[in-house]
Order: sequence, then C-alpha cells, then structure tokens
Amino acid sequence: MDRKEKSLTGTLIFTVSTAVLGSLQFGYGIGVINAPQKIIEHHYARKLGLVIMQKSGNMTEDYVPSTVTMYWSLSVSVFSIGGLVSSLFVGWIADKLGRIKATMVVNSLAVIGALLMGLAPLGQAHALVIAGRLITGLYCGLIAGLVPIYIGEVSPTALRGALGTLHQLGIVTGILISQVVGLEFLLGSDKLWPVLLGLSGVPAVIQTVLLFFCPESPRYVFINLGREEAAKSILKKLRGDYYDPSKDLEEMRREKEEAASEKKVSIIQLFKSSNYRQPILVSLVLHMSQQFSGINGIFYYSTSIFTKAGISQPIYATIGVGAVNTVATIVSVFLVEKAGRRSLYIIGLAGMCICAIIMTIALALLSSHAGMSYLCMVAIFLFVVFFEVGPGPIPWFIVAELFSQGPRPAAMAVSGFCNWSCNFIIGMCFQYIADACGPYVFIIFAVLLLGFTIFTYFKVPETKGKSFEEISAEFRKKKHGGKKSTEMEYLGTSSEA
Ligand SMILES: OC[C@H]1O[C@](O)(CO)[C@@H](O)[C@@H]1O
Repeated sequence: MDRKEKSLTGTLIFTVSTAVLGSLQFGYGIGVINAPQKIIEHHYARKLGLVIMQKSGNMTEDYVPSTVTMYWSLSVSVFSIGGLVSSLFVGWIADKLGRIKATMVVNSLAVIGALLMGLAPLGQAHALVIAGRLITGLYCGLIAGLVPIYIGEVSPTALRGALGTLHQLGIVTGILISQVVGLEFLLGSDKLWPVLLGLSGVPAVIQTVLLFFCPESPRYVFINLGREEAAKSILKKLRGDYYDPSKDLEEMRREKEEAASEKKVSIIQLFKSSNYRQPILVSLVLHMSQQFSGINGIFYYSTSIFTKAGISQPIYATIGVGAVNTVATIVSVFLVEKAGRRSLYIIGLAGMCICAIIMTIALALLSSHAGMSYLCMVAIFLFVVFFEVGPGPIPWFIVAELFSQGPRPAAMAVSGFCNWSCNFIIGMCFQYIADACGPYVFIIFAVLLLGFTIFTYFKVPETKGKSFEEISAEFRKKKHGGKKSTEMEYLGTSSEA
C-alpha cells in the first residue's frame, strides 16, 4: 500500500470533521427527546388547559391525560416519519446540487426545525414542537445519506472505512451530548427545555459556514460534472501537494466512461437491473440487521429496562450506555481498517446474539437469584459494544463502497429508507412486544441476530483496502476462473468503479 495514501492531510481532517457535524446533529435529534418527556408533557397540558395533577388521598399524583400522551407520542415519532420520507430524496439532491451545496440547503431545514421548537412556548407548544420535530426529521433523513456519500468520495481507499466510521461516531456523540444536557439540572428543566430542543440547529449553522472552505467531492466534480482539471486540484488539496493523483484520475476516467454508457440509475432501475440485485439485497439486509438487532429497544427504553432489572439510578445507567456506546465506536474507527468490515460485522452480530440470550436468562431469573440485575446490566453494556464494533457504523459506509458513482446515490436513498422504516417499526412496537413477552423479549432479537450472522457469513463481501475497480476485477476473475462462484460476482461490469 502506498504510504502517502494513508496520510491524513489537514484539509482531509477539516473536511471530514465538518461533514460529521451533520451526523452529530442526527444523533442529537435521536436522543434529545427522551429525558425531558415529563417536563414537556406538563407544559403541553398547561397550555391546553388540561389538569395534570390529581389528588388521591393525601397525595398529589402525576396524571397525564390521553390527549397529552397522544401529542407527546406524535412529537417523538413524527421525527422518524420525516426521516423516512426525505431519505428517498438523498440521491436526487446529492446529484442535482452536488454534495456541498446539497448539505448547505438541507441545513436550512435543521435551522427552521430548531427555531420552531426553541420558540414553542410562545405559541401552541405542542403544535410547534411537532412541526419542528417533523422538519428536523426531514433534515436528518437527508443528512444521514449525504454525510456517508461525501466522506466515502473524499477519502483515500486505505482510510475509507475508518473515516466512514466517523459518521457513526458523530451520531453516538450527538446522542450522548443530548442525554447529558437533557438532565433536569442542566437544560432538561421546565424553563430551559426549549433551549435544549432549539440547540439542535447550532451545528447546522457552524457547518454551513465551514462548508465554504471544504472542497466538493472530486468524484462528483469529475464523473458527474466532467471537470477533470478541477478534480485533479481537489485531489491534491485532499491528499497533499506531493501526491500524484494520476491513479485516482485514471480510475475515475474509467468509471466516467462506464457511467456514460450506464446513464443515471434511478431507484426503480436499481431493483430492475440484475447487476444491482445482489448488492442492493446486501445493503438492505445490513440496514435491516442494524435496526432489527434491537439496539433501539435499548436506546429508547433503557431507563425502563434498567428499572425492571432493579438498577437503582436508571437515568445514570442510561447515560453510561451512551458513554460506552461512544467509546466502543472510537475503538471501531481503529479496528475497521485492520480487521475488515466482514469479520467485524460477523463478530458484532454474533456477540450481540449471545448478549441477548444472557439478558433473557438474567431477566427471567431476576426475582429468584441475587446478582442477576448486574448480569443484565453487563449484558446490556456488551450488547452495545458489539453493536458499535460492526452493525452500528458499517451499513452506512459499505453501501457507498458496494456501488459506483451512477447507482450510489439511489442505493444510499433506498438503504436509508430501509433504516428509517425499521427504526420506526421498532420505536412503535418494542414496548408492546416487551409487554407481551416480558423477560423473553430479547429472544426474538437473538433469533433475528443469528439469521443476520448467517446471512453475513454467506453473502457479505470484504471491501477493505480495495478500490471499487479492484473489487470488481477480483470478482470477475473469480467468476470466470474460480471453481466456486462468490457473492461478489454481483458487482457485475456495469456497476464497477
Ligand atoms: O448508536 C445507536 C444508534 O445508531 C443508529 O443505529 C444509527 O446508526 C441509531 O438508530 C441508533 O440509535
């Protein structure tokens, strides 16, 4: 491997750090709504003129009227609906405006959403928060696709996985920040919750300013716009003055020629063409496995799971989950270029499967055996660690690796849509399944995780350290010469880089 290919230049670090401000905001949007639930529900009730305290005997008890619960549920879930809808437009906006301008335009949604939520107490709070969450969701659906596309296209091959993992690191850091600042004695109070929700627009403003100093994706400039000289000077900026970009340019030139015969690939063509059938299947199953691993069962309901498991300070245990999640993702940044995507994915899923079984045993024996609450807590922490080893970060960037410039944006859109849909399903159903299955809820995820592990073993290719061209060349070779055909045949000639 060319040593220079691995070197991180100041411009590359600056560019990728600017991009992941979008991921940070996505994470903040996921996490921010958990802690202040009670406080905001009370605010809605007061504004709506509904009584929220009830006297029972000598005690005054909390009572949340069903209208308030309905508005609250909507405030939470409308975010995913926004993400689900907008994720389908990622490809269109990324190609229409380019990666940088698209991100700038999309940032305006983040600011509008934040303003609506931050100013909610001045009007009909519930309506403004719901509208703000919807617009923030629309923003997140787009940014969750734009960031990995852009990072994948500016990164050198040898660092594509490590830098791609930074998207997930941004997400988990955003979740952790929102958990901490959402504590009641910080911003999760009756007075400051609008600031807590409104803060979500700040990274978008900072990012928009910084983006003026970031180069456009060289692949977009060359392959989509046909400006070879401009792409060359961007590559020199990103890789350093002494870097010889001829190899990259040659690779892009071939990809451009292919793209010319291939034309733009729409979402429908992605499903129709047999060339894309296998990679789109792998992409969708990976995103499904990320969400149906049950990770958000933990993230959305950890406080109630910890309470059931008998942990005394559940809120802090939840923040502990956020912290462990962040540390594990940092470790993953360093592992992904060493161990490879495929092996980390298999280890991650299999590890989560074992943890889900341990969690089930611990929850089932909770009342009869001392110490089970600690076993349960350890299993939850390890479940999260295994998630961030592979299933957390990899689906976001491997889709960009499995497709060339033509179908990449459409593939990202469909995969993002799949991720949001599965996330929404878990968010809506987990509590009902947990109520129905009691301590056995995680058995369902253990079974799914086993299935996903087997699928990964047989179907997911290794992409570490390979250029798009190398990947497809290797598989063409295997297709024609090897005894055993491999799953990578599907990259086919027309989807090559
Ligand atoms: O770190 C956990 C978080 O990561 C995601 O899967 C995104 O990659 C979220 O859905 C989840 O809340």
